[in-house]
Amino acid sequence: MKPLIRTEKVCKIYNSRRPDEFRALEDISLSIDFGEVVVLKGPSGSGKTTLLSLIGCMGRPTSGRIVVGEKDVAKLSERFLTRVRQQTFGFIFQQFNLLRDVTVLENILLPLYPQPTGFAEMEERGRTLLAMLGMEKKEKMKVNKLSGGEQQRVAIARALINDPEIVIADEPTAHLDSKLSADLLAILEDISRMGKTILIATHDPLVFNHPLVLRTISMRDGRIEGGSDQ
Ligand SMILES: Nc1ncnc2c1ncn2[C@@H]1O[C@H](COP(=O)(O)OP(=O)(O)OP(=O)(O)O)[C@@H](O)[C@H]1O
Repeated sequence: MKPLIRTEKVCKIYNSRRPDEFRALEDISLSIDFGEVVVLKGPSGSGKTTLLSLIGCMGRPTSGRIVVGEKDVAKLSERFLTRVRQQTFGFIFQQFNLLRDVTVLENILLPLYPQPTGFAEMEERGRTLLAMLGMEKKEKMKVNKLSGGEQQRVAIARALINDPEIVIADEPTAHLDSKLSADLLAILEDISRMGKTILIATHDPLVFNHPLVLRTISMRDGRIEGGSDQ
């Protein structure tokens, strides 16, 4: 079976041909299969977020190929890149990136706009996810009234609302104590059981030593340690 994600000799240069030019990724070649849970680890600045953002169609490589499913996403127009991002990926960020003055349910539905799906159906999907995360009683609360752990669950529900094939979590435990980190890992296990492919960037041993994680890729100075990871 073909891998779900393939990168071939991906390079990313920020501020190309300027005095502050910076080579953030060099020759990254890796492949990730359907349903894998993969951790990218490495020191701060090693390129983990940059690589996740390119795979997640939030930017384009300077050179190299990134294939997601059958699509060479580095070649897509901006419009199609956005569409692939919205349809294929769910993102969990370390800062939850929630809108604090709107309700839990409204936050969760945001990635669905603008889409032709009916509003009632969208709400139903949101409520199902909230129930899965034990948050069904909080749907009408404003996010700024929630605890950190509850906000995290809202962020996770938002990441899953479009039923993405791939979930990307960038330093998901960075601002959490060990109890909330363990809760997050239990939720990631559930997400993995749902058949999703999960990519996590982290420095946190709690994450990369967790039994859920069967594969760790180490990065340093924009490269995969030990060369490509094919
Ligand atoms: N938009 C940008 N312009 C210029 N340089 C950037 C930009 N984004 C990232 N960089 C640089 O690229 C390098 C890799 O950054 P990246 O965020 O990918 O690392 P990271 O491994 O995720 O780090 P951390 O663990 O601290 O989040 C860093 O040196 C960073 O300063």
